Order: sequence, then structure tokens, then C-alpha cells
Amino acid sequence: MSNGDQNLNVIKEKIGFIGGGNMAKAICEGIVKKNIIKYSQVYISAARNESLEYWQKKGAHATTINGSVVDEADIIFLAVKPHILPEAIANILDYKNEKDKSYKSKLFVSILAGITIAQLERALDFTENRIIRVMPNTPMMVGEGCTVFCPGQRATESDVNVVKTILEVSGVCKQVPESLINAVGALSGSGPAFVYLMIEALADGGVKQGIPREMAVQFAAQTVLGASKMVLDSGKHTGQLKDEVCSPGGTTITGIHALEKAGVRGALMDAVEAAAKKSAELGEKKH
Ligand SMILES: NC(=O)C1=CN([C@@H]2O[C@H](COP(=O)(O)OP(=O)(O)OC[C@H]3O[C@@H](n4cnc5c(N)ncnc54)[C@H](O)[C@@H]3O)[C@@H](O)[C@H]2O)C=CC1
Ligand SMILES: O=C(O)[C@@H]1CCC=N1
Repeated sequence: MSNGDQNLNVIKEKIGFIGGGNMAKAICEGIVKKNIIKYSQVYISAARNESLEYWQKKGAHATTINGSVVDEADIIFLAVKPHILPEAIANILDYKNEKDKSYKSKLFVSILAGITIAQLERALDFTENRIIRVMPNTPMMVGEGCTVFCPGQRATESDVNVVKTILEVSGVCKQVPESLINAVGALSGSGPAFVYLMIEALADGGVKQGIPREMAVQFAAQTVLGASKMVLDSGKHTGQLKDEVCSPGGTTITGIHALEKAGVRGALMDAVEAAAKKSAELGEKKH
């Protein structure tokens, strides 16, 4: 029996997404591939009809009306850009008041960088404030995500369990204190982009040495994949693994010297620090 068959129908709830962009697609694709939900259980809203075509083709329910997603779904992921949150909530409230709806029973899951649980509770004060703050990453799309979550005070144990089930089928998933979410967002939320840049640069290096582009990209990506697996599976310190590749007087230590002279370690630390700082700044803006 495949893993997919084992997971069949685990989630009975209807899942909503306010915002149907890159991260919503990654979360959904990941969980549908693992058979824990079907696209027919998914309700999406986005700003423009053009953004909805992707979802309609997949068999999800797609609309430009945020309130109708909250109406239909049991668990609603907030998946717009952080600065759009006030507008997205205003759209929900317009619909709620016009249709005389109560959204008390709904669970909200925010993936917005920087926006704190306290800010979300203020924005969602028309609900019971069952909120879980999550920081996912796009490799969830291929089952290799790295996600953290932090439940708000009003989230129940069953809320946490269902959200954990949704997130952990698509990779690593851990609960962390909210104080760590900006830092984790900088490392694993933004991190895929940092790694793509490194893969591209490694491939460029290969191309410069005469390797055809397609082969260079494949080899660079496979090398990063293999090295990651070595770190995760061997339990060895990264320094030891590096030493095992560096023959005395050999090619690798010569390359490492070039990287150290260029300050690659410091540059990567700076990148994580800058992203974490930016995340905190996003939360400091008025919401
Ligand atoms: N892309 C990533 O790797 C990650 C993103 N995030 C967070 O996920 C959130 C979404 O990011 P992306 O998916 O990359 O953005 P995106 O730009 O790809 O998607 C945003 C979506 O929001 C929709 N939208 C815009 N205004 C709207 C409104 N008023 N009502 C409803 N929908 C509206 C757009 O039509 C689009 O479908 C952000 O808050 C970001 O901080 C978190 C972790 C990783
Ligand atoms: O760039 C951003 O702001 C979002 C949050 C983490 C990854 N992408």
C-alpha cells in the first residue's frame, strides 16, 4: 500500500485560502499529493479572476469574494501578502455584515510573515479567535517542506492536531514559541530562495568550466540534495563532513579557500539576519 493510500481521507474539514498565490499552491499541492484532502474540499479566494484559473483547473472552488471562503470552509488559511491583510479582512467583514453571517466557529491559520498572533486576534475579533500562526516554505509542494507553527491562546488541542496533520505530511513540522517565528521564517521560509541562488551560482561555475547548462543545473541541485541528506542522515557535524571531502593539498580545500576569502559564511548569516529583521519590521507596521 502506498503512503498516499494510507493517508486517504484523513482530513474531513473544508480548507479555505484567502489568497491563492505561490504559498497557497505549495501547501495545497503537497497535501493533495499525499491524499489527505481532495481539491474539491478546497475553497480559494484571490484578488483577480486570472489568479483563479489555476485553482478551477485543479477542481477547487475559486472566487474573488473572501467572505464566501470563510462561509464555506472550516479552516481558513490567511495567505495574502502581509500589507494586504487589512483589505482582505475588510472584504470578509463586508460580506459577513451584508449576509448576516456568524463566523464564530472558524479556525484561522496565518502564514503571513511578521504578523503576530496579537495582531491577528485584533484583526479577527469578530471570531472566537481560534488562531494558529504558521511559517511554511514552498518545498512543501514536493513533500520536503520545513514548517513551524505556534497556536494562539484560544486554539484548541483538536485545532492544533488538524493543522499539524495538514502540515506534517509535507515535510518537517515543529511547534515553536512565537518569539522564534521571525527567525525560522528567515532561515527556512526565505531559505529556499537563498539555496536556489547558490545552485544557480554553482551551475554558472560549472558552465564557465565548459559543462552544458542543463547538466550543470542538474548536478548542482543533486549535489545540494545529496549534501543535505548526508547532514540529516549521518548525524555527523557539518565540519566533519566538509573535512571528509577536503583532501590535503587537493581541489576542494582550494575551492573552500576561495569561498572563505569571499566571506560566504558571513554573507549567509547576514542574509538570515536581514530577513529576520525585515520580518519583525513587517509586524511593526500598523495592522
Ligand atoms: N512564498 C513563500 O515562499 C512564503 C510566503 N509566506 C507568506 O505567504 C503569504 C503569501 O505569499 P505568496 O503566496 O508568496 O504571495 P503571492 O503574491 O504569490 O499570492 C498572494 C495572493 O493573494 C491574492 N490577493 C491579493 N489581494 C487580495 C485580497 N484583497 N483578498 C484576497 N486575496 C488577495 C493574490 O491574488 C494572490 O493570489 C505572505 O504573507 C508571505 O509572507 C510565508 C512563507 C513562505
Ligand atoms: O519573502 C517573504 O516575505 C516571504 C516570507 C518567507 C518567504 N517568503
